[in-house]
Amino acid sequence: MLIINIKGLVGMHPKETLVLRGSEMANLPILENAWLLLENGLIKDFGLMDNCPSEKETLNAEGKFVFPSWCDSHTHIVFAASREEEFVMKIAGKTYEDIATAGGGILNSAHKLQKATENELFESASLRLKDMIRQGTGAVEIKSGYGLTVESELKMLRVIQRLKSAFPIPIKATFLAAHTYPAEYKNNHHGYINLIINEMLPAVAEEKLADYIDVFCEKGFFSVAETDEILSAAAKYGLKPKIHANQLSVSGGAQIGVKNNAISVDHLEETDAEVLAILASGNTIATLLPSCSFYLNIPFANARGLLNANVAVALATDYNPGSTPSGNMNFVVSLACIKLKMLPEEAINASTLNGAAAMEMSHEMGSIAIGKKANLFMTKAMPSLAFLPYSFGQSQIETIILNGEIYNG
Ligand SMILES: N=CN[C@@H](CCC(=O)O)C(=O)O
Ligand SMILES: [Zn+2]
Repeated sequence: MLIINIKGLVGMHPKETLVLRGSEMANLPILENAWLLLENGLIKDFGLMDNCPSEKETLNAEGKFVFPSWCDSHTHIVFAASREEEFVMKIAGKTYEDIATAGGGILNSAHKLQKATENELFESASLRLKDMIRQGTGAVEIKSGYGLTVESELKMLRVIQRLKSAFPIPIKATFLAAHTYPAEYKNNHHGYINLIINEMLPAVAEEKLADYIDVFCEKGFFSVAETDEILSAAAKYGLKPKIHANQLSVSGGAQIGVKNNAISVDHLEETDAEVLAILASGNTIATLLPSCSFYLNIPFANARGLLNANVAVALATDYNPGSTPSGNMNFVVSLACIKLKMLPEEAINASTLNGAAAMEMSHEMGSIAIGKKANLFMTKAMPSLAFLPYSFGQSQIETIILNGEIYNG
């Protein structure tokens, strides 16, 4: 496929650029009045319209922009039921912690998921994933964590494996049994940690069901020491951490993530100078989830502080039934600009190349470079790049291209 007359070809970073840190994130290379050639599912070449090859089936992008697909590196899209009853409780004044303490929250989702079949979970997650793809997402990470028993955690991870085979986008699976303590282990944390370490992890590794390990390191959930113990055990199976850290408090999660060479520490709504410094000192990516802050009415992450400290920042949706019932990366990009004060260029880099890096996929996804996977979207006609985040809540996406072909799913 040849795409011609592209108003702006967005994100042509050199192929060897695999992640962007701090001030580098404001640099988003754009080629104006360009063509793009796709072959065998990959980006074959691109250039200025002055020397456009005249071949192949052609798509005219006059007035339109072509972006690399969004890379959504943090989701929980395998779940059995929505939780709008909690949404109403929140409107009436209950907090996320109040609801969790009353047996709602993650435990509510776990009870429902334990009763659902693998097929039911696959079907409902497929619908969510199709919606996300239509909204421009071309690579995704999906977590377990609503199973909380050996059987149900494996069931969730097997659903993610089925999604990997059924969908034309790269998917990474993360094992998150340490999402909360099941009620029967409320006063026996070590009993549950032993179950994770001695029964779940070996089974997950045996069936090769996960790419990463995750722990919700937070007051009232998993302590720093408990997180460390689980991450160390998972390392023996080659599972690298991508953890939930500092969502509700300065939990020590960022530090324990960096200590365990986490690919990313995610959330970071609560940070202090020490957190910024520790993230600046290593290669762990700070993944921010502004639609979670928006939905829960909790603070927005200090993106400017992280960028000023030269940290690599990624953006993701956190799509889940409790804290972010939305998988729309376009809204995340708008929120990042409006609430995190990120420039459109920074927010787009954070949602493409750095999102890919937060899934260790940036050698094949996240920018326009020869040889990368041709997962892209073409916008409607837009006056400028900034129009995309500016026109929040409205889709500017016209055509989805996956593996070099128009996606109509
Ligand atoms: N914080 C932990 N996990 C999810 C929410 C899970 C839920 O409420 O179901 C999150 O990332 O926000
Ligand atoms: Zn999450």
